[in-house]
Amino acid sequence: MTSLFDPIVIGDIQLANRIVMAPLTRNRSPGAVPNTLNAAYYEQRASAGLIITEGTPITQQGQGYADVPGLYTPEALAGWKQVTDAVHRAGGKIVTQMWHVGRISHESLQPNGGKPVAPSAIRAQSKTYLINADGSGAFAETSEPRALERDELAGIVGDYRRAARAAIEAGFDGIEIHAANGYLIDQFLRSGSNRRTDDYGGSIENRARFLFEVVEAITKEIGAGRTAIRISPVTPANDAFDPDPQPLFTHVVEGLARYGLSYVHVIEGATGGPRDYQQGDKPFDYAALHAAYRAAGGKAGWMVNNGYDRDLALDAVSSGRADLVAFGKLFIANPDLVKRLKEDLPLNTPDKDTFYGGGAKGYTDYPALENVA
Ligand SMILES: C=C(C(=O)O)c1ccccc1
Repeated sequence: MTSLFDPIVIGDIQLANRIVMAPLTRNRSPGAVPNTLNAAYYEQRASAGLIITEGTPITQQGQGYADVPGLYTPEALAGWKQVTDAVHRAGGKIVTQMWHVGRISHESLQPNGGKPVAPSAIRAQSKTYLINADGSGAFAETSEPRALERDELAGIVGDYRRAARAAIEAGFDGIEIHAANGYLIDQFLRSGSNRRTDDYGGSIENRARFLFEVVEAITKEIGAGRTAIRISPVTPANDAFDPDPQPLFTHVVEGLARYGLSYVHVIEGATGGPRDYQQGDKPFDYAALHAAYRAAGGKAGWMVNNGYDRDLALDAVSSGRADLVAFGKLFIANPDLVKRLKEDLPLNTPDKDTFYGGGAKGYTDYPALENVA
């Protein structure tokens, strides 16, 4: 029987185990440049089968939060090389989560102080994170977006392609397309944020068009075996909403099955919230989604996330419901989470007050067991 601790090959990437560090925004990269503290943080967690970095904007237009690292300047790419070298020296594997926030941004972060972009000019009831003049961080209301012109979309697809190539050149083992949590690609998918009347809006096929253009461009650029994607069928994060997610995301995974992707990453329930959260009039059927992907010929690793503990994770893999399990908060507080799960040892408790912004406190100072007297 397959175990959470068994090795696995996902596309072109070989992993020592099936325990994944989920993407975690930490707002500790001033100037959008990864630094030595970031390298130490990821190196500490290199025993994960796979590290997925925090969301990493593909351009300044795709940046929605202060002090998150980018993938679009030479300085940032040099900073990421420090990180990937450190993780590889420690024997780990690491992919970067490629992010365009769409409307979940603030004019002060946008090129020339312009409006954030979105499928439609519908403001999200959500917040983003800014750094004040005195250096303190605070969440602020997102700005009113403008609707993207149809002829702008090819340019953004090109931004994803270029960023994917840059990520591989910076030493990443692959990339994860951020198509979840109410950001740009998810804004196109969900009818609550996509009221377009052109061929990128209306039907499920039209609303998924942008997602598949991004997948097509990236897989052609770096290969499908190094390409992955994250989706969140029912999350309300960032004001995401669709009244009928099952057919929408069945269409998405059946389309993804055409590509030999590395993995498909599914957030079950509300991101960071209840696993049984639902949108629409019936509970979402994650087993049916997985089955639809396999029935369509999909062979990628099936990664699940949100609120998993040791027992739930062991069962998910041993039952075949999932191939990999991604842990977020537990990896924040336990750099040696793999050892602790394997030996069923006590876990450090995450400190919510230091999740976002700041320095080493609550970031690189959580003790690993061998460091505990
Ligand atoms: C990248 C994020 C996501 O995917 O929700 C994020 C951003 C800000 C705070 C928490 C999470």
